[in-house]
Amino acid sequence: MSVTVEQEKNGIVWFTICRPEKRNAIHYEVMDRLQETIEMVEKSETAKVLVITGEGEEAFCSGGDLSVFHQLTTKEEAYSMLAKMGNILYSLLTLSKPTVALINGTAIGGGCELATACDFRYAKKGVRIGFVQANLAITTGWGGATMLFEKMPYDEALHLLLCANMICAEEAEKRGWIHRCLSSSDLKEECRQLLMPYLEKSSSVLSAYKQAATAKWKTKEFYERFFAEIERCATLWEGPEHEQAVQAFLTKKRN
Ligand SMILES: CC[C@H](C(=O)O)C(=O)SCCNC(=O)CCNC(=O)[C@H](O)C(C)(C)COP(=O)(O)OP(=O)(O)OC[C@H]1O[C@@H](n2cnc3c(N)ncnc32)[C@H](O)[C@@H]1OP(=O)(O)O
Repeated sequence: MSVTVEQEKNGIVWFTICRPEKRNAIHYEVMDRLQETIEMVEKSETAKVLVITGEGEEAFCSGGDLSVFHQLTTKEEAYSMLAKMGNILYSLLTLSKPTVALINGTAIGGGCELATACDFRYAKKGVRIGFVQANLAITTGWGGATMLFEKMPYDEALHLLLCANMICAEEAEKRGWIHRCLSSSDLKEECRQLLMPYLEKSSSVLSAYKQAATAKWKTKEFYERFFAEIERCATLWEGPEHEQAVQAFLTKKRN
């Protein structure tokens, strides 16, 4: 089982990626379950807030599953996968219920894009995050850059993408990507307490405010910008530098 989905009576839906042996990397099954969960939360009258997290203490999410996606070699093959997850993150971005990324461990690559699609990012103190795609000779490929430029100051967003380095949660908080650094040993409970003021409100009010917040992203212009990023990533994907970078990662793990 690669994910668990649990709804509490208080209205929180917990979506947990359960692939700790792969640092919670995302493959097609995780994508499909995430899409199903987003659709369920959207339609539900009892679901109030969607929280996405990872199993274990090592990683929130390590992005795309390189052991699977390295087999995609042409621009067309890459675009098909990137656009599939891009559509899922677009639906997460525009979901009419509040969303939270509970960053329980390392968030890297597409894992940072997944978290960026959420309204709020709460991170365990000391965890490391990195939009490392440039080190793989690609850009973000799931809409992450387009969303980052919407949610952070221009210069801070560009800095994170161009540096492509790993930073700690506290620095990410200073830069405005992380909203709260959590210190409790029980992250879920600390997250639950932070959400209480939202959970006390009716679903219809939560939905009405999220519709106001996301209206600017439900435009043809934004959607085209979002997928132009994905197209650019797919073009870079088939370049030799990307193939070499992925092989280096996979080979390193075998040695
Ligand atoms: C698809 C495009 C998408 C996008 O940007 O749009 C992307 O996300 S591209 C992928 C970007 N992600 C990465 O480059 C992360 C690669 N992983 C790492 O840098 C490290 O594994 C890290 C920092 C997440 C954790 O390091 P740590 O030392 O704690 O663990 P290991 O490296 O030993 O890894 C343990 C185990 O997990 C496997 N693993 C980790 N990440 C991935 C991944 N993204 N895809 C597939 N497998 C992954 C790693 O191979 C090890 O497996 P093992 O069988 O034990 O060798």
